[in-house]
Amino acid sequence: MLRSCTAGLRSIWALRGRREGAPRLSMDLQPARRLFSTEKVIHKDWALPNPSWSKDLKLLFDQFMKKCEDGSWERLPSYKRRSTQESEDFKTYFLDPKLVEEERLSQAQLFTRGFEDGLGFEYVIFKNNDEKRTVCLFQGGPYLQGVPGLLHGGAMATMIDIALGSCTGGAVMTANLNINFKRPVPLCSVVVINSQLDKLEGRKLFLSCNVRSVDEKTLYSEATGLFIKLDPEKSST
Ligand SMILES: CCCCCCCCCCCCCCCC(=O)SCCNC(=O)CCNC(=O)[C@H](O)C(C)(C)COP(=O)(O)OP(=O)(O)OC[C@H]1O[C@@H](n2cnc3c(N)ncnc32)[C@H](O)[C@@H]1OP(=O)(O)O
Repeated sequence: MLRSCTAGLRSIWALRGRREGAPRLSMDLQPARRLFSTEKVIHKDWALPNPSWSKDLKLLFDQFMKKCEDGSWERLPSYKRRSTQESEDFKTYFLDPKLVEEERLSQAQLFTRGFEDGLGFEYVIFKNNDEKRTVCLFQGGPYLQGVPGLLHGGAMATMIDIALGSCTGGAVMTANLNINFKRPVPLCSVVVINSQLDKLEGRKLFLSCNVRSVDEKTLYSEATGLFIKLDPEKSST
């Protein structure tokens, strides 16, 4: 397993620079102002295939894109940064202006999208609005290792949180997340996270998901989550 992952890592590094428009690591370390002037980086949709995607991931992606054709499913785009307006709206809920350095905040980005292609979180989420469920296709790269050769449980928890959150829509926060890790996930493998909204009670959204192998034979994890719709009248800080 380790050998195949090392090979994967080598090929990922070999692919660096070959992908048109792929941001270089050094670019991510540039001052925020320069990043924000780089339109391509802000508006780039990361939930699309890149050369690091395995055959399994590409195959599943194509299958779900087909399901999108009749409008029953949609692919959710994914950006590193929220729009200025969204960030401003969200700040009003949480951020005490005295505690925030604007310069720092302008560098903020979704941490799952902060890795170079293939090294961290490669994922795409498809949503079925009528059925109130999502399917997240996730390939965890070599920088997400926990126990040697295996995906870190925290990385899995992150993806579960995002997958469950994608079933909610709107401004919500995770209040509770319960995960049963049943089998370890091999690093660099692809898993499928099926999430659904089970119950809506006032501002409380109860969700659940399972994480399975591509062939559906292995159940890696099961989880439930409670998300709370934010109340604009309340500040959480
Ligand atoms: C507009 C812009 C949009 C932008 C859109 C961006 C989206 C970008 C997506 C990226 C995807 C990243 C996804 C990352 C998701 C996180 O990582 S979130 C970060 C981790 N979570 C947190 O830090 C949350 C910290 N907790 C809190 O801030 C507050 O507790 C909450 C969750 C906002 C709730 O506070 P509140 O609004 O004051 O609600 P509160 O009155 O306490 O509770 C409401 C109800 O929920 C119940 N409840 C609350 N907590 C719990 C709990 N833990 N267990 C059981 N019941 C609970 C209460 O008992 C109450 O029940 P009822 O009495 O109504 O029956």
